[in-house]
Amino acid sequence: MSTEGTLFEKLWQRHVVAELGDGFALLHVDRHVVPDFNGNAFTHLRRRGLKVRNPELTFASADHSVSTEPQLADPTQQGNPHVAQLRADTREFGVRLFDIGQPGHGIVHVIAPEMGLVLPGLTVAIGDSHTCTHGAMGALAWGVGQGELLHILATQTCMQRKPRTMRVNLQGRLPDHTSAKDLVLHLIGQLGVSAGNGFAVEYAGEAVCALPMEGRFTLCNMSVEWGARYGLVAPDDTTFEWLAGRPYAPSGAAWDAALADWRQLAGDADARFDREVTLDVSRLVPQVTWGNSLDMVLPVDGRIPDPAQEPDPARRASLQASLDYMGLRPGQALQGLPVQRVFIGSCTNSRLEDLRTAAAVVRGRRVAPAVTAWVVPGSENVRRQAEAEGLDRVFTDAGFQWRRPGCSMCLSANGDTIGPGERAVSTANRNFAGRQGPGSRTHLASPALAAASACAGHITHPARLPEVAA
Ligand SMILES: CC(C)[C@H](C(=O)O)[C@@H](O)C(=O)O
Ligand code: SF4
Repeated sequence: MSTEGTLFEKLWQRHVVAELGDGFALLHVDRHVVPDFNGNAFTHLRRRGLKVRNPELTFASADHSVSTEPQLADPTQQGNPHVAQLRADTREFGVRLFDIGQPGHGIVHVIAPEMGLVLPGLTVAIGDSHTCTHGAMGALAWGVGQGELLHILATQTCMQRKPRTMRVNLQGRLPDHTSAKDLVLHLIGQLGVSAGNGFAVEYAGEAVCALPMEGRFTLCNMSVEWGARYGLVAPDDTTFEWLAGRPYAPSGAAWDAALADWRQLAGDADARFDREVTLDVSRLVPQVTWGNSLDMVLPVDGRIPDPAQEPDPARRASLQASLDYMGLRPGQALQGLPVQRVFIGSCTNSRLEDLRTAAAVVRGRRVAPAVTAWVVPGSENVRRQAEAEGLDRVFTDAGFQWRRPGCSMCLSANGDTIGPGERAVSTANRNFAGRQGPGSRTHLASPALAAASACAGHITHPARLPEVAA
């Protein structure tokens, strides 16, 4: 196993409380954020007479279950048992809750970096699989299950098996109309959905260095979709500039000291990885998923594959099952496929930069008559900043619904669902059968492509929209 000199190894070594043998270690958890849908972690704590070990390192925000309907999204969310439970638990255990309507409320993977809770060099554990998102800050971040939650709350530590390391070198500059989402969808299409199993992945190379923080979050967010529990980007000036001045980030002399330390984190020039992958992204075309698995992805001008051409019987059956579920035929073009729903949101693509990109496509255009299109900002802060810039007006003038922050239609466990047989372009991260509601047909894509498809009424390359009349 080689991890020597890597960013991952530095982060790991800084947090080992005890070596447990057989490749396992007990790690200190620097930040823990509790979303709703974290089951009965606090109930178990209470039953065993335990306290939260470090309430000052523990934060909470209701995201999965909240209604994002502007009229219903009254801060009380009356009748939502998950919100009521989270409020009662956090009050009892002295944990800071960013409540609905307050700055700091939103999807946990959006708010924790945005509030400066996640810093380079820290460890972050959250009871949600997309915790890998936070690795974009140069933090070691992983999702945990129910059993580990109680352990973290009670001890501020978590047992992890040391993963192997992989570096993904993304060479070249992203072409116009493409973004981090296209990059990661393409990557998963090339490597498959299990290539990351057992690895901590560090994304590097020219294309990654050029990404804004928002793009790095998108990239790391989807690490778990190809099997990697941890995704990382080495912190650099882009990271530090983005972080400076955030509410929980250090300031003054503490900032200077932190910065000097963070600059030591990047991997050494001779760092060794267990696996290296290199992809050139300079000719990337906007990507769209067509099936019910993340590796069923094509450039927008691609055609639906023919299962008959697939030699492997298991793969052939899964291609056919996706074709049937998605209502598609072999050879059909993706470009031009009519859609009824568009969802711009989720912890993958609901940050300010994502909304700016989508708004730039939408400005001066109208949502097609047959389409219901939503924009769901990832946090209350994103919502307020977007409104201060007038982005909400760009969307509502075009006929989009401008919603309140939450997970919303990413997973349809909150009333925000898509009807059976309806076809959607979604900026989220999962396209499993039924993910957006029973029978819903999800195509994952970037905010630019989703916005363009809303206006066209069908899946389209953002550059293929008719010009806006002057
Ligand atoms: C509900 C939660 C446990 C789940 C996850 O861990 O990913 C959700 O966020 C999802 O995206 O499916
Ligand atoms: S936005 Fe979607 S993927 Fe992200 S935490 Fe919520 S449900 Fe999970």
